[in-house]
Amino acid sequence: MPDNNGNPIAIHELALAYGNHRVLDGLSLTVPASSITALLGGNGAGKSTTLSALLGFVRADAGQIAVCGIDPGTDADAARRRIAYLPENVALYEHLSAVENADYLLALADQRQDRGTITAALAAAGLQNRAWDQRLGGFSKGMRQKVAIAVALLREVPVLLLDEPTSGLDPRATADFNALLLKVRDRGTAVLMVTHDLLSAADVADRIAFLEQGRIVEDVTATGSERFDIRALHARFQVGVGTRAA
Ligand SMILES: Nc1ncnc2c1ncn2[C@@H]1O[C@H](COP(=O)(O)OP(=O)(O)OP(=O)(O)O)[C@@H](O)[C@H]1O
Repeated sequence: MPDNNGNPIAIHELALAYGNHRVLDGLSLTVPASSITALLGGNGAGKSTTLSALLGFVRADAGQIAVCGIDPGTDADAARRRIAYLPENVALYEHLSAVENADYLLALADQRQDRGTITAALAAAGLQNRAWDQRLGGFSKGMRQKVAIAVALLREVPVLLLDEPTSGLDPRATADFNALLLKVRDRGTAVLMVTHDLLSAADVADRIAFLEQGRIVEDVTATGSERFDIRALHARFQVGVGTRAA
């Protein structure tokens, strides 16, 4: 079993290639419980691939990767049971209502809850009562994110993976989403968020890691009440984007 030092997400010297294209090359990253790490990097830097490796969709060529001590490369099902994953375009069922979506997705995860618990989670996620029994067909992206995060809340898993969660959300919906994310973190969840949204990352993350040429090249932590220096981060991010290999 990989050594994770108690960290729900532990990646050490990971290498991964698609054919001859080396995407991850010595990637090391840990995400402790009750914390949010934002993973930034240029297009093609390997951010989504990192999430795919944690979910066991792709296997590493070298290095170690662990979700709550489980190697997703050898036991993807066990790793996935500990993960809630929000892809960039949340896959929900258009013809089902918000409550029905939650009910169905929880049943698939073998974690059924009663209606009262589901509606309480939808309310906690900020979805208005009148939307609970409406079909998703007419929902905005922000409303869909709320349904998805409610399901993540209900699953009570130790790890939450997010791929570009705020892309396409307006500032108000982004602020709501970030507030919700802090609630999830404060319940003890380890959150890894892939994003291009530096402002949102700086608002919500405890740590911002920059991925470049397949490895973390810089890792900035917010200390105490000190938040991040957006200008410095922005300058750093521009340099990273300008020098990427992919
Ligand atoms: N299934 C695959 N087969 C082959 N190459 C792939 C596959 N998935 C991703 N890649 C390539 O691996 C590299 C990293 O892709 P990845 O999606 O992880 O980057 P990313 O950092 O998430 O980028 P973006 O910010 O554009 O979403 C890219 O060059 C991409 O084309």
